[in-house]
Amino acid sequence: MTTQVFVDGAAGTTGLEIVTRLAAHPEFEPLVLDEARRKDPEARRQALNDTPFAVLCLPDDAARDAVAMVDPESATRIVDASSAHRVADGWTYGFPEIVGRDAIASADRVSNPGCYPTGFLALVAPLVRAGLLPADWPYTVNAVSGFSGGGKALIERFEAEPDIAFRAYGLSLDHKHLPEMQQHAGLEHGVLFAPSVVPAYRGMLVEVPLHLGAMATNPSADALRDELGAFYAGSPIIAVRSGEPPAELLIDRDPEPDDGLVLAVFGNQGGWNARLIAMLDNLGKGASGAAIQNLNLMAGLPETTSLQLHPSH
Ligand SMILES: NC(=O)C1=CN([C@@H]2O[C@H](COP(=O)(O)OP(=O)(O)OC[C@H]3O[C@@H](n4cnc5c(N)ncnc54)[C@H](OP(=O)(O)O)[C@@H]3O)[C@@H](O)[C@H]2O)C=CC1
Ligand SMILES: CC(=O)N[C@@H](CCC(=O)OP(=O)(O)O)C(=O)O
Repeated sequence: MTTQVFVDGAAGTTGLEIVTRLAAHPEFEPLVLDEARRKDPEARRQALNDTPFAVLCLPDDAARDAVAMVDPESATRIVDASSAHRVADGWTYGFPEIVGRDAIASADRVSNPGCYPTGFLALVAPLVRAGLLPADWPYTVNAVSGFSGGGKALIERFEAEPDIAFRAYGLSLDHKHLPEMQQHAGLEHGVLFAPSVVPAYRGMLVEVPLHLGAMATNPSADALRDELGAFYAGSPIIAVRSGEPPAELLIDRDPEPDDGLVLAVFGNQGGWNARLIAMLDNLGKGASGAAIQNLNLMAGLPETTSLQLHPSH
């Protein structure tokens, strides 16, 4: 007997990838409304209340509306892929490696992290928690994403405007990811976030450049890497890179889906500077893979079931 998971927003970029993973899942079965009913409030209300699990792959307002449609006595457990509930009371932040797998397993309302915050928090949260990086530091995040990170609208735009080679945005410095980065890393100040998009379908590099020598904690790059390695030891999903730095890090134009996350710490010889870099698929650990990981934990299953993990992880 398989367990049904209602995918609300299944025709969208994240929704489609979740349906693919659920269709290959031995324990879950995706429930999808047909084209005529996928935005019909009554059809959605019924599916949201009568299905053991629901994943919301919707814009923020539609996700809030969906949650409001769930009767208080309904047993439906929700994973929300939107940014509507990432710092909201009553919701568990769906980053198992950081909040703890037990917290996800017992939660009824789980909010998936944003794709950029997944990279940032994977790098910074364990190091702040360990006291190696200061909580009161003014952190900067430079990030590059594939265009599927902006959903159907940005995919259509990049397909219609092939001349765009690079797009910097977030220039009003009020990106919706700022609150979750600050709160879940335990920081005193908001981060300075500089996101951008390149003409690749998926994939992202999220970088935190650090002036280690100016910090009171004055950690070495090796100490940061060792701490991350210990923190994620045994994770089948998150890997910490070791060895000599490569000459370059590349984002392919159209890579395979990948639910893993690779972290790297590069430091200079004098020990003053470091570059912390996370590499992930915005639609994998950045969205759909994280949703499946959370569903697995909520259902008491191995967290990697039906994840699309490549040999390097
Ligand atoms: N893309 C990514 O890399 C990531 C996305 N997310 C988040 O996941 C959510 C979905 O994003 P994404 O898949 O990229 O976006 P898309 O725009 O690709 O998909 C959203 C889907 O929701 C549908 N929809 C909108 N309003 C309603 C409604 N009222 N009822 C039912 N369906 C509705 C849309 O319909 P229609 O097809 O008609 O437009 C569309 O199919 C967003 O909150 C996004 O921020 C999170 C992490 C990463
Ligand atoms: C390239 C691009 O546009 N990316 C999206 C973030 C994608 C993501 O993390 O999803 P959430 O919006 O649910 O947080 C943005 O910057 O708004």
